[in-house]
Amino acid sequence: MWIGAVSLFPEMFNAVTDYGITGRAVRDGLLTFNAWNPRDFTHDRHRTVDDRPYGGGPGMLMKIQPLRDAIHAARESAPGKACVVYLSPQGERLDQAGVESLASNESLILVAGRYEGVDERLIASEVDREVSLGDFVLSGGELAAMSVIDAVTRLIPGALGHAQSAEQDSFADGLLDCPHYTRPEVYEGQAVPDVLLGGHHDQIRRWRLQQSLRRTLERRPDLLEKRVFTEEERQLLDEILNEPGA
Ligand SMILES: CN(C)c1cccc(CNc2ccc(C(N)=O)cn2)c1
Repeated sequence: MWIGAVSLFPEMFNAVTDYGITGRAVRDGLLTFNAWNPRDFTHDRHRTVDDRPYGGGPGMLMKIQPLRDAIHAARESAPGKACVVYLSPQGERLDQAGVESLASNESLILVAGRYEGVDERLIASEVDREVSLGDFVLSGGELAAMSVIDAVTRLIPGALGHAQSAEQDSFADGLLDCPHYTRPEVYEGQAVPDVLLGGHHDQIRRWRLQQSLRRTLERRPDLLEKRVFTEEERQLLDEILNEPGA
């Protein structure tokens, strides 16, 4: 997969290109990443990338021309037709399904805004999808863009060790993850659930599935509303709902 970023702070992206699963994906050639800095596309002596908003108001906006030229340079470098994504609090809320749809593109160009955002005409003329990670404001779109890079990279075949990708599927099927335990067997008087020590793989699978259902029901019932349950899941849910005090 090819990902480009347009950002005033391109070095920030070293956090994903140089570390962990995303760093390995770059080293293994599964992910190609490049960054373009709008400041390199300015033509004035002061390399101006921002300007005051028409109509007044606090803060500055990113100017159209440096951003546009940086995006076009990224487009020329991208294989195939790139999907241009602008990270902003005004975007469509991103969830795992949205990550999967972003990951289906051959090339992505992630535009990280700074200041109070960008001129609306840049969005209208250059941006394919405006995306928000959640209802909160960051000082720039870079951390949101890096989160997108991490989430889509995990979906590239081979990016996760084989074992992890199997586990990841279970989580990505719309339920919250079950509790996990590792040594010591007893910690401050709290023991690891017996079923996990028994080595009965199907009992462990069922226990984990029921724990995921229970946790999702308790913390995020909204995720269950639109979910189609397997017969087994319905049985496990019924057990939970018929528990004393449920
Ligand atoms: C209006 N405004 C402050 C603004 C407008 C555009 C970009 C930015 C850059 N900051 C971001 C970006 C994304 C997110 C998110 N929730 O995905 C949060 N913050 C800020």
